[in-house]
Amino acid sequence: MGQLFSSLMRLVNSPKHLRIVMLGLDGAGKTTILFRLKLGELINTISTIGFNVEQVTFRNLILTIWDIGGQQKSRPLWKYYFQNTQALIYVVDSADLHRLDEARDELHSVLDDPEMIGTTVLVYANKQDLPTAISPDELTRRLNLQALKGREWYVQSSNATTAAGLGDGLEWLVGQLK
Ligand SMILES: Nc1nc2c(ncn2[C@@H]2O[C@H](COP(=O)(O)OP(=O)(O)OP(=O)(O)O)[C@@H](O)[C@H]2O)c(=O)[nH]1
Ligand SMILES: [Mg+2]
Repeated sequence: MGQLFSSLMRLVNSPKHLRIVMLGLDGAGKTTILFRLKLGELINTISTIGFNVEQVTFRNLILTIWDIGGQQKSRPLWKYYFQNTQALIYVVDSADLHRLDEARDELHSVLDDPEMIGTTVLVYANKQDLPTAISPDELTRRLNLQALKGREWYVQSSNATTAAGLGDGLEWLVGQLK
């Protein structure tokens, strides 16, 4: 009986697992964010060919975060990671003004995929430290997020090199998914 009770308690207390896919154009800062969250350190990155995957513990949840390479030639592969995804983290270089339309189009095409219906979306308006970076409000307009229906979304300003904003973004996300 005691053993059954302690097994049950272990089950009740065992952390919940969430599967999260992180996408965005090449150079947006995805891999920098992943390792900031995992290691708490700034790492030198090279553009990701394929993916990185790490488990990050946050607020008693285990987040399995898939960071998929964002180069144009990699984007047709994004859809193979969509199944059973509870949330999308979409990372944008807020200072790369010439590629905001491309970032918007790629985001909407991901969210149009049937596997992504209803998926919660956290957008990191990253690289806020750069002088030409646009604000989260401006990015909301440029990404046409108001057009999204039937899902929760939020734009969090961030600077992955210092980690500013990364925890706040995750806080919002897990608040939606708990
Ligand atoms: N100034 C600044 N640089 C950043 C920030 N976040 C990332 N970077 C830099 O941007 C460059 C690209 O970052 P990555 O994390 O490799 O970008 P990625 O999104 O993984 O790119 P792909 O793997 O090609 O899809 C690196 O030199 C990072 O150090 C930020 O918030 N501010
Ligand atoms: Mg990368």
